[in-house]
Amino acid sequence: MEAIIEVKNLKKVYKKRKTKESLIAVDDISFSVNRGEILGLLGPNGAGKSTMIKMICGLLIPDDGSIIVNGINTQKKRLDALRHISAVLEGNRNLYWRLSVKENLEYFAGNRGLSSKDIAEQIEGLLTKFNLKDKENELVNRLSRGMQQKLAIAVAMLADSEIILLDEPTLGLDIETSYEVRELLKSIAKGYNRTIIISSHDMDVIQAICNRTIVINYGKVVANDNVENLLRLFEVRSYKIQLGDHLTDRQYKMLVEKFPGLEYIPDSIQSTIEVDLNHSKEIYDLFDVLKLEHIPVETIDRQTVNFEEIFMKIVKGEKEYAMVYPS
Ligand SMILES: Nc1ncnc2c1ncn2[C@@H]1O[C@H](COP(=O)(O)OP(=O)(O)OP(=O)(O)O)[C@@H](O)[C@H]1O
Repeated sequence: MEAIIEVKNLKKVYKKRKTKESLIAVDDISFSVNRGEILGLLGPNGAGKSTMIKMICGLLIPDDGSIIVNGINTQKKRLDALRHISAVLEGNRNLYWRLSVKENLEYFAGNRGLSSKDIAEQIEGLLTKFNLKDKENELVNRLSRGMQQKLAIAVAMLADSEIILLDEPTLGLDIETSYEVRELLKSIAKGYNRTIIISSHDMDVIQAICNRTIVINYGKVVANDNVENLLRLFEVRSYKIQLGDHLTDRQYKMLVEKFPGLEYIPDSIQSTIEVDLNHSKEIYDLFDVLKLEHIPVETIDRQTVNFEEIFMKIVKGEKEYAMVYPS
């Protein structure tokens, strides 16, 4: 598949003005994005997602590395490269706050030199799709955050660029609006054939929309794979085993030594072991140990691990993760 964005060995260091301390926000990150792909940048607060997005859309200059957009190096031919990108950043800086919803859409559509009939049609389509028709004459600064966010995305759609960057598109939205924005993004992703990069720390958003996810922590890529693979990788190997007896201290220590990360939850009626195993065959090794120690096993559940738990495990470095995509 053809890469539309290639990020190579990207680095950004912030220097604190007062203390002159340096902070490496993006630390030697490389990845590529294929045409038509919806890529999620997932990471906890401060991981470096916004910095990454701002460098791709030309708002920040990298300290090292390169970004190639459609074959054009953004550092060498900035404007040529940026023509292919629309970005919706935090604070919706792509909107005019003293213009109405419709005026914003008209202004940005007007920039593209379309006929007025085409512009009117496109704007009507977007107002309906984004459920903003009854607010078309409202000034942007009077809209709710959710409506501003929807308008900001609609404006990005109007620009007709092949690449759309969205920084935390559902941040601070109530559950209902967040769901609406998520569904909108899903339909845009399917129906408009754009390449989209979404930064978020909302696992639901990433899981619902993205083909592939790059997990960033402390400025470094810690996983790069599709959501299904990440889920599968963990799903088959997480077990919850109910025991018909309690473990002695010796047995507990021995099990933890053999199966690092094993958790023992003693209870007055039934005790439970929870364990993530690196190879599915290890479950038989565990059964052998329990049998030798005469610890009865009552039930075994293969756990369904949700994406949030996986994310936390990756970020905490509990799971080594082999990168599937070469950087
Ligand atoms: N202008 C700046 N000056 C100094 N440090 C900064 C600046 N912008 C970001 N940082 C720091 O760089 C690191 C990465 O920040 P960034 O905003 O890229 O992370 P993020 O993953 O987008 O997190 P969040 O979801 O909280 O926005 C953080 O430690 C942040 O405090």
